[in-house]
Amino acid sequence: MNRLIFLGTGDAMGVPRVYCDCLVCTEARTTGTNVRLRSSVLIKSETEDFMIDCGPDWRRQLELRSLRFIPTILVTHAHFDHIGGLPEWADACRWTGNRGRLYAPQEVIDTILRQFSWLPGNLDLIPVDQGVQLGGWNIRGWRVNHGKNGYAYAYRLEKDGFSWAYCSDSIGLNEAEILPLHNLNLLVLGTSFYHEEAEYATRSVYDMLEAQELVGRLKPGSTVFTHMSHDVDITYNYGLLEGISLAHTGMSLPLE
Ligand SMILES: O=c1ccn([C@@H]2O[C@H](COP(=O)(O)O)[C@@H](O)[C@H]2O)c(=O)[nH]1
Repeated sequence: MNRLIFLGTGDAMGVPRVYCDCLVCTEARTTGTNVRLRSSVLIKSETEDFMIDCGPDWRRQLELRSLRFIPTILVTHAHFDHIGGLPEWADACRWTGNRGRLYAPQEVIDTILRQFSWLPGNLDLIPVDQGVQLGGWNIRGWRVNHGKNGYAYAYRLEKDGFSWAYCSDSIGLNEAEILPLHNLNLLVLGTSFYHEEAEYATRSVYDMLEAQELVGRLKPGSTVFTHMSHDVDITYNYGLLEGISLAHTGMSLPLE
C-alpha cells in the first residue's frame, strides 16, 4: 500500500521545451515517451495520500491519474516549477469546500506568501522545520545547495524500517548536506542533464555523471533520477551504475 508514484519527472521547462526542435523534444511531440511534466510525486499510504511539490502542471497531473482532489502537499522550495500550481490547488480547495494543508519550511512559506498572498484563504500553511508526520511517515527536511538558484530542501522519510529521500533540486552537496542521505532504501535525486557542459557557477542541479559519483558513495538500496531536461532520452541506455533507473510519468514503486 505504501507507494511512490511519479507525477512529473521534468526540469523547470518540462519536455518538450516550447522553443526547441531537438530530437528528444521532437520525440516527445510525436511518440511521446519523453514527455515530462514538472517534477512532483504522490505518496500513497494506508492513512493519507500526499504530494511533494505543486508545479504548474499540477492540474494535468491530477487529471492523468483521475484524481479529483489532494488535501496535502509538502513543498521543497518556492521556485516556479515547484509551486506554480498552488493558486490552482487553492482554487480547487475553494470550489470543493476543503481546506488544503501545505507543509514547507517557514522560509519557504514566507517566500510563497510574498508571491501568492491570497493562499491562506483556502490553505493552511504549516511549517515543518521541526519535522512532520504525514501518512505515517516521519519526515525531516534540510536545506540543500541549489547552485545559482540558492537553496532548496530535501526530505528524508522513514516508516517501519524503510527510509527514502526526495532531493529533486541540488548540486555539489557538502558533507553536512549529504549526511541525511546515508542508509537509504531508496534515493530519488534530481539530475537535469547527462553531462552538463555549462560553466559550474551557472548551474543549479546535478548532472547524471556527478550524481552517479554521489550514489556510488552513498550506496542506497536503489536510486531513481528525476527532474530531467530535454538533454535526457529515457529510451537510451546510459550505462549507469546498477540500481540506478530513470523516472517516468506514472512510475510506481513500493515504499516497503
Ligand atoms: O528565485 C527564483 C529563481 C528561479 N526560479 C525558477 O525556478 C526554476 C529554476 O530551474 P532549476 O532547473 O530548478 O534550477 C526556473 O523555472 C526559474 O524560473 C524561481 O521561481 N525563483
